[in-house]
Amino acid sequence: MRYAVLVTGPAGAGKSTFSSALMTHLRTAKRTGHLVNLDPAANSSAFEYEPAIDIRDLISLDDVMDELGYGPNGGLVYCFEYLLQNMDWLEEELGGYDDDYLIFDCPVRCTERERVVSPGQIELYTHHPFLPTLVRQLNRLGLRTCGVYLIESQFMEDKYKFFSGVLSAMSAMVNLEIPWINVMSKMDLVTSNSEDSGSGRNGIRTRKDIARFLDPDPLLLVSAPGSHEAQTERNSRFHALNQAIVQLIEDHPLVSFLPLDLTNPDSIETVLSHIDYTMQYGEDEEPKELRPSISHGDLFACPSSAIQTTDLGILQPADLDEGDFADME
Ligand SMILES: Nc1nc2c(ncn2[C@@H]2O[C@H](COP(=O)(O)OP(=O)(O)OP(=O)(O)O)[C@@H](O)[C@H]2O)c(=O)[nH]1
Ligand SMILES: [Mg+2]
Repeated sequence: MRYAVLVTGPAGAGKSTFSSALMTHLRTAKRTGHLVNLDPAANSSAFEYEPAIDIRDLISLDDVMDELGYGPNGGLVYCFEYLLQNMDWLEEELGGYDDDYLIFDCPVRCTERERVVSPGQIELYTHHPFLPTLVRQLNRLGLRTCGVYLIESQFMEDKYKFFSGVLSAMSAMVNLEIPWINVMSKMDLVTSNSEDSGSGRNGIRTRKDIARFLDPDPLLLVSAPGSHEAQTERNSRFHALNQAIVQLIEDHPLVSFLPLDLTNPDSIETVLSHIDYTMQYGEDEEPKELRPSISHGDLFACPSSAIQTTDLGILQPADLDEGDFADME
């Protein structure tokens, strides 16, 4: 079984940094991971690990812009459509990897100029059929897929920006319909801020404040009654819009974030274990050797008929046959 982790999120959210950190972590844990670059305009120096599969070997954005006269946005869409028409290329590239994690670093924009002009073509995840089609193709090739959507902790500085991030995460989740994990990246910036001054830069002072963002509390959007913000006529429609968003998030609480602090190794481990769990990593593996004894945790996984008590009252596995586990499927 092969596993594909699609790393997505707005421009500059830390997707490439997270992908590299995940690669390092997998290697440290003696597991195999490979980087897949889906950015046809990527700068080679952007990668700490050489991509094992690279869309630039198939098509480059510069060539498309030069030869077909597209701008950066149209050119990026053209490159993706070209990839979808050439899935045999991807199939061949994927051929050599078994039991491995393939980490797809997905782009949102193409050039530095583009980054200045717009905060990122997040529509590629939320509206465009590119990623859903890619996911279907990966599934056809026998890969299990999981989406990881990053937004950066600086989004918490501005509640409106934050909720636009929540809505785009929600939209991408609904668009893709695959197991999904949302991550709040760059948490090292928040903790250092809140710890040294006692009143964080973002108005975030306590863990409880952070918790309201990690498990988004839509009431953060509601202005206090009587406040200047709530009173001005100009803002009344804005409030109505906010109320509608509050209602939407309350009715569909789909999004919550795992905090990611890359300065703490436990943090990436936690995110990886969520990814493993979401994709049921290793569930289909054949046991490599028989274990001499059964552990405490295994007792909970055994059907009760498989357990018997000794005279000393100690639980031991009974003689097991395959039928004992049939009802566990
Ligand atoms: N403090 C801090 N900075 C980070 C972290 N992750 C990424 N950055 C910085 O944020 C910037 C963007 O990181 P990238 O990993 O390139 O973000 P990206 O989402 O791949 O960006 P694009 O591919 O351009 O959309 C870089 O300057 C990183 O050094 C983090 O965990 N903590
Ligand atoms: Mg990147």
